[in-house]
Amino acid sequence: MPLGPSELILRSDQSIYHLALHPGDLADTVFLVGDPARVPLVSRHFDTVELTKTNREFVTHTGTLTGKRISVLSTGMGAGNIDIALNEIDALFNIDFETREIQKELRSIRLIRLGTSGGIQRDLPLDSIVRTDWAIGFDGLLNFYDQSAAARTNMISSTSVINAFNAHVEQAKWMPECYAFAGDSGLMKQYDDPDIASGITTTQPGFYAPQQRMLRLNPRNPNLMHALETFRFGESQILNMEMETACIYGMAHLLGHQPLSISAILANRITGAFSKNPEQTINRLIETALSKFAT
Ligand SMILES: O=P(O)(O)O[C@H]1O[C@H](CO)[C@@H](O)[C@H]1O
Ligand SMILES: O=c1cc[nH]c(=O)[nH]1
Repeated sequence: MPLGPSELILRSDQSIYHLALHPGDLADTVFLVGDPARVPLVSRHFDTVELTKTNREFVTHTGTLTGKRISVLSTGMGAGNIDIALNEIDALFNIDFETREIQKELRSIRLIRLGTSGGIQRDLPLDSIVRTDWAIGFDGLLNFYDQSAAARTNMISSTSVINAFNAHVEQAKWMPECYAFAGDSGLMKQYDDPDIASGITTTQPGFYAPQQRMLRLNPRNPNLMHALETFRFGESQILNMEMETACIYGMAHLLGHQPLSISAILANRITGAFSKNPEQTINRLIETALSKFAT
């Protein structure tokens, strides 16, 4: 059945509603960044740039690096933007915009987030780089999706992570139910590096109370950070918190894509310190990630 005009929304030039892109505009490796201003910081390393597009917070550059086609796209901040970005990126590959039908042969692409985050382990140095092996979502986005089709991916181990997590962190009834997804195993192997720490990342539905920050308002659960800091799953611990990774992992798995998230640690939420040179750290994150793509 063709998708109706208010499900698959196309603009007058037949590009997709929010990203303003056409099928074919994205490479099958897309680096995802939160900040639109980070897009040119990534694409300045490309050998060629064939496409630049901006709509709202969604900025896209596509080109080549060492002969391989590559895209970088900004998602903006938070779960709501990831819902839009991931559904629309998938549509560009897996929906026929003319017939409005889902393609018979589905494509699976690589989605690699390059983000910033706050460390939640005292001994995790500022300006370090973290690979997310497991992401735990506090944002609730994935709870709106039917996850029965994801049983083939990693739901069994997701269940054991989330059971262990729920046993450790008391889930107040006003909080959305937490969920967990792993990074893609092939990409995790590719990004194995002694200079990249690896562990669990939590994705929060905001920057202030959801990350236990206080300006004029107090968080409702003052013990959350300590509970997260002390959680262990086998050898793994929660290293950092930010606002998109679990949504990207969850949506990518449900849609059959391959996700990975790598973050720069700009804040240490236990010591209260903040990076003295965030720009330099973000550039190092970008260069590290692109060098792994290029080889
Ligand atoms: O630097 P980006 O990729 O935006 O990521 C982090 O920074 C933003 C908050 O400052 C949130 O989006 C958070 O996830
Ligand atoms: O502490 C931080 C730093 C960057 N991004 C976040 O979401 N939290």
